[in-house]
Amino acid sequence: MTSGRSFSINKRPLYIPPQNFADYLYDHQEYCLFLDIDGTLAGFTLNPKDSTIPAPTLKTLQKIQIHGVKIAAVTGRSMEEAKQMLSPIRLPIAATHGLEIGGHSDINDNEISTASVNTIELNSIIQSISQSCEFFDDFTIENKPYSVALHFRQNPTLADMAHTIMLETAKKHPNWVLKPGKFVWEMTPRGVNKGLAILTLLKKMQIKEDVCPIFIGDDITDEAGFLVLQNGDPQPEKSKLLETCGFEKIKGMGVKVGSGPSHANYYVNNIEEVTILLNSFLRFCQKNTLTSD
Ligand SMILES: O=P(O)(O)OC[C@H]1O[C@H](O[C@H]2O[C@H](CO)[C@@H](O)[C@H](O)[C@H]2O)[C@H](O)[C@@H](O)[C@@H]1O
Repeated sequence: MTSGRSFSINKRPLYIPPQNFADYLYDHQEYCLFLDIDGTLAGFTLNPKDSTIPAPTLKTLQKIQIHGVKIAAVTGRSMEEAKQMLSPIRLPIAATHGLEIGGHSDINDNEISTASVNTIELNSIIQSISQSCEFFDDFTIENKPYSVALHFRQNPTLADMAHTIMLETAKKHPNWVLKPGKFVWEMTPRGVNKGLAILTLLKKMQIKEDVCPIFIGDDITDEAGFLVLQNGDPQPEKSKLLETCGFEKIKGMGVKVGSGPSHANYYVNNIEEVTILLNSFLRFCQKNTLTSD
């Protein structure tokens, strides 16, 4: 069985025992959290519409927020779906891999910014993919306002077919790129990634440079986020990105969900361990602030 993705990262992160996460943090350091949704906060389902974030996880995030820690979601989901999944918490969100930035709280709710997307071209891409999938019952096409995803989780043997369909479509649209994911291929306009999305959020949320951002994510698209936040990872475009967003340097921490190769410095095994890690982080916040929950 294959998820249809190739992976060429050689680095292996270090396992971080989630119940001891607080031991890896410094008492006098301020932190903020950037969280991926699917595969990190929400478990996988066959149909993307069935995914939810467990209520206890949302409660933990709410408690962390009460301690003054800034939290944002960085996701491939559309803004509308991300908001629904996170409800009742109100968070700044970088949705559709950063194409939509907004959400709640530190960012004005009416101020959702979207990159300029050629929706006529998007419709023609959707049409072409739909036609190619006509004779396959097991594909799920997810139409988002600014991108389109072809899911094959229902039938993983369709991995190569999904790739071929998306590749053929992408060839006709040079301003669009293919993003691999878990049992999914997605087409987005060129130039969006979670690294840039996180930097944009850091700026919009007015997070100071001495705050340490922690990013937790599970998928290939999250690698751009790890690269941007961590110290010492060579990335040709990184300094340009930092400059564009007005940052000199960032010293963050990347935590990958899953034990595979990753640019993240640390990993935990699964979503359950993310919950344990978040609770350890909450205890750290409780110890280091006077606010009780
Ligand atoms: O950046 P994320 O928050 O991790 O979002 C990435 C994609 O997640 C969703 O797809 C994934 O979850 C589905 C529901 O469990 C699953 O069926 C699919 O196989 C996964 O790839 C979402 O549907 C996509 O739009 C996101 O881009």
